[in-house]
Amino acid sequence: MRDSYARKIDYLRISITDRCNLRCRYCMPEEGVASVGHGAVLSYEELYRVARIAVERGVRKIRLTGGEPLVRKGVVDFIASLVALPEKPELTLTTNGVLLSDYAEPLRQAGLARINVSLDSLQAERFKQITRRDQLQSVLDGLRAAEAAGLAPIKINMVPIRGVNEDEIAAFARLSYKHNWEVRFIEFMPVSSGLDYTDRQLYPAVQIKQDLEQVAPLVPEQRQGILGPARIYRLQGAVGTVGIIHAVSSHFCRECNRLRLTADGQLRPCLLSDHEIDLRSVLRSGADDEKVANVLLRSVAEKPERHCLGQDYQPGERRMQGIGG
Ligand SMILES: Nc1nc2c(ncn2[C@@H]2O[C@H](COP(=O)(O)OP(=O)(O)OP(=O)(O)O)[C@@H](O)[C@H]2O)c(=O)[nH]1
Ligand SMILES: C[S@@+](CC[C@H](N)C(=O)[O-])C[C@H]1O[C@@H](n2cnc3c(N)ncnc32)[C@H](O)[C@@H]1O
Ligand code: SF4
Ligand code: SF4
Repeated sequence: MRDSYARKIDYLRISITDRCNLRCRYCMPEEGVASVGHGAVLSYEELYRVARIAVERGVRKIRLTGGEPLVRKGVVDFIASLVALPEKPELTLTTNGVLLSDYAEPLRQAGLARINVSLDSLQAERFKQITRRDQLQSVLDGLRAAEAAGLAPIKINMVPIRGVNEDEIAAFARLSYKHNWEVRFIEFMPVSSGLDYTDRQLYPAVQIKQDLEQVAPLVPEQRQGILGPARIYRLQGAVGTVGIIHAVSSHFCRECNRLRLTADGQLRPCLLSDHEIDLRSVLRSGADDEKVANVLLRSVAEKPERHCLGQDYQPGERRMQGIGG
């Protein structure tokens, strides 16, 4: 599938639930998050059908996300069903890691190859402050379990926020000396209303890079496969790598290769634009595969050239946990 700017779209991010067992302050408020009703969430049969049709039309990489994907019952069997698709898309998952010590081995058995784990502080008190839950140890146990299960590579997602946790960038980067992980730093996106942090707390990618250079010289790494948005480096002498995701500044929209499906069945051509296309009602109208594929193609055609953060963007209704990041 090609969009109007000749970009090849071969990466589908599926949010399988908007529910979450954490309440990260940069993602959602503690209270007042109306969860999508049960009937509005796409069933696994519906999600499988969309994935199958997308893969038949050229999607080569599928990521499950949320909310927290591991809180939805049946996720392991769903992954096994995607692994069995004849086209063998690359399959991966983004998780907060809280339930990973129980799930790492079953996920591996189901055929999941690799995993991304979000973690914003290595300090218990601070982790609790950011996520509003006292769960750092569960995440660390989950990471150990993921390593033991052979999920590889493990990628860590850390969002540095000014005045909150940016002083931990070096400590996170040093994890790459000990572990063969890709430790990525994501620019904070002030994208929805009601968050506890403001755009003044954005910690820009250039600053992140300078902090990393204080730890050791950065050697750029060649990237392979169907790319995510991270720029990858190796700290001299490290076994793992570090990455920077310029989510806001010097954006990577020119290389954008993705489409998103929200838990309630809306196709979202761009993370940072509130334009959505209702796939759920098409799926539930008895449409054949061709019609469903046409909706996918339409949302590819409607992808914007780039995001408009910093211009006329107004934080939208849908929060990150409803989109999946
Ligand atoms: N602005 C913007 N940010 C993105 C986009 N894709 C991912 N991000 C940000 O980068 C974070 C990390 O993405 P992940 O879910 O770990 O996946 P990934 O980096 O695409 O995938 P891999 O590197 O292949 O593992 C997301 O949660 C977002 O915050 C995008 O298309 N636009
Ligand atoms: C929405 S979460 C969903 C998956 C899972 N719950 C997790 O936290 O990994 C996906 C990613 O989005 C990132 N994210 C959420 N809100 C963000 C924001 N305002 N700016 C930058 N990244 C954000 C998180 O750090 C996480 O890595
Ligand atoms: S970032 Fe992930 S773990 Fe944190 S509240 Fe959002 S969905 Fe939940
Ligand atoms: S901001 Fe939108 S257009 Fe840019 S890379 Fe992300 S999803 Fe693609």
